[in-house]
Amino acid sequence: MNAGTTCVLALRPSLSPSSQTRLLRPELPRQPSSCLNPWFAAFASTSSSYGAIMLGRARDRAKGADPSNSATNSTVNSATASSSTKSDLAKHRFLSSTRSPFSQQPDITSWATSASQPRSTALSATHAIGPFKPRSGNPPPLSAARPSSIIANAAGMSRANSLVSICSNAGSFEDRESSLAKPQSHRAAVSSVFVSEEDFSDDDTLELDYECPASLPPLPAPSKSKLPSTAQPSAAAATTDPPPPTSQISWPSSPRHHMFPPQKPQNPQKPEYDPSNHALPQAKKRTLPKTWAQETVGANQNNESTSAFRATDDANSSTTPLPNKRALPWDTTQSAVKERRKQLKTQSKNEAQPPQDEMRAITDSHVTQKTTASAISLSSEQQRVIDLVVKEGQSVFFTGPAGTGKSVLMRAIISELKKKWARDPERLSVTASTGLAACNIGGQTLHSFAGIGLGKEDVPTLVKKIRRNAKAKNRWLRTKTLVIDEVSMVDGDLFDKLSQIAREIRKNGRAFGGIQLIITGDFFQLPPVPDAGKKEAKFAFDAATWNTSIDHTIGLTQVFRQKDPQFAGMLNEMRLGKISDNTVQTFKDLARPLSFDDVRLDAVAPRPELVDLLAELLLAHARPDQVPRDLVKQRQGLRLRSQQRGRPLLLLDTGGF
Ligand SMILES: Nc1ncnc2c1ncn2[C@@H]1O[C@H](COP(=O)(O)OP(=O)(O)OP(=O)(O)O)[C@@H](O)[C@H]1O
Repeated sequence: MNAGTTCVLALRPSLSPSSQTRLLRPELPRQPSSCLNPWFAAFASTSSSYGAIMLGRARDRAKGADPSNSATNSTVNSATASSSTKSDLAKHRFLSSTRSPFSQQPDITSWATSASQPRSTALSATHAIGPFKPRSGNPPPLSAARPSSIIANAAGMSRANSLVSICSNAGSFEDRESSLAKPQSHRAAVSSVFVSEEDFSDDDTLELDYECPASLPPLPAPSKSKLPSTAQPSAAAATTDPPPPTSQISWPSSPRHHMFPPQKPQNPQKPEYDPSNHALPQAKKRTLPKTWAQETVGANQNNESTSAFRATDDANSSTTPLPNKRALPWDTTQSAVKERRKQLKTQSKNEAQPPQDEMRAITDSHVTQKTTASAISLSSEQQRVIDLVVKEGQSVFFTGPAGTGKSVLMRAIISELKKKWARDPERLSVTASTGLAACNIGGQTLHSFAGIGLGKEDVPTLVKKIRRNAKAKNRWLRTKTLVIDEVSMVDGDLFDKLSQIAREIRKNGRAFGGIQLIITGDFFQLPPVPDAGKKEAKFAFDAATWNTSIDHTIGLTQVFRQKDPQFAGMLNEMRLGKISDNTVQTFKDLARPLSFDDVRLDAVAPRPELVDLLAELLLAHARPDQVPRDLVKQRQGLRLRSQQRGRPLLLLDTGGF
């Protein structure tokens, strides 16, 4: 941009942007000098030398304060200064390293004093606005600084004041030397920017001599990581000086904030949050297996969505691979034979072992049938036990003689507790000392529940063993109520171990780690099996933690199995080992002579081989007339095994007692 264009724009601050753009265009037609603003003409005719002087002042301000300003001011006050004085002044004005074009152009005075010439007037008018700007150091009085013609032109003052700030900009004259150093270029510049107000009367019919591009060139895609925040453009515009309004903007112009370099975030490690940069990744589309997709789509979706779904499915190709081709019967390759063997093995395994759920259902039905078939109404003492266990959550041990309904009561308790923990069945664990007793109530052995194997190790070892077993550990952690049936066969030491294990696994110092215990059994019945080398076993009630583990001990007294109370009493005395004389006499009165003709011997043995052994023994030691005829028949097919000889056999005389 040259100085001439700057001057023109400064004189017409109210021009529309389109007009300003046109002012910058050197090919615009120039108007006659008669159209010149009279304010310009009056000022130019009066102080033609002001242009050179104030141009130098403006440059001086751009270069910095100059002590020769005082001399300059004095020169300005003399509007009719001689040319020699102006030459000296010019020398003073451009003492800096930058050579003034006027110092090299002695005829600047004559050039400037041709005020009648419209071109120079325009330039002089531009320079003449310099005196209206008060100097920062020593503002001269307006009356002394201005020529009378300027003072008289009051209408132009306000306009000039607004222009001072623009012309006083140090950068406004930076390129003056390059443009004015050559007189020809200077004249061309002046002529190119000489316009009058009437130049813009035809703005509406103006035809621009450029062609609007069909499409804008694509803007460079801004890097996402360097995108400023939404508030940045405005902040940048407020803090950074925008380019001079008279700067020529290339077409097509970019947005304003594109003229500034992109501002980097404060902390490059933590860029400002931009939602556009943190958009969630597109969710991966889930697809069903092909067979599922076909069924689902065929049933529920229309044809259009079906094709789309299948297309997606095929594209993703995340289907399950098809099974291997089935081996044909005549395929005798090694792999085919191996495959057939595998299939047969799997088939036979499935047939031999019923599913776990099926087994559980059979057991449960067995237990339910036992409970419901008899249509038993619990006695008051039995109901009391149920209330303590189910409603109050107490740890209970209930016992009683044979036939008092311990097993019946236990099944009723389990049924109620299953209802209580219906939403979390793992809270209830049903166990028994033996497998047979456990099957009777639909549970598992106590050892199996605890995950301790035989449970012969010490407690720390058993705890480690349990912690390695996730299922066993989970059982200990999840169980809230533990049922133990047939407790008479539980070893006392084992009971203490279990209590300590529960405290450590559950990290609860209470007995059994706070687990509610429901224990039943009759200690007058089968005792625990003693360890090898020990003569006697330790009962559970002898355990150190027994009393602290049990809140209530209840003895059932009502016998339901025997209807004869005398016979029930006799059995109870035998249970306690304190048989009265009357009981002994009553048993003796039942004695009668036995007739072998009425005797039918049965062998109770777990294996048929033992029945054969029984028959062999009978044939060997019994009288021939006492040997059953059936055994004689069986003897012919006996295949006795030597290893089974001498084993104890139990002979029952079903015809007696
Ligand atoms: N409340 C009851 N009302 C009627 N009959 C009952 C009741 N409780 C138990 N019985 C019956 O008493 C019999 C014996 O019951 P159960 O087997 O439960 O006694 P038990 O104490 O477990 O005997 P054992 O100690 O010998 O195992 C069963 O035939 C059962 O039906």
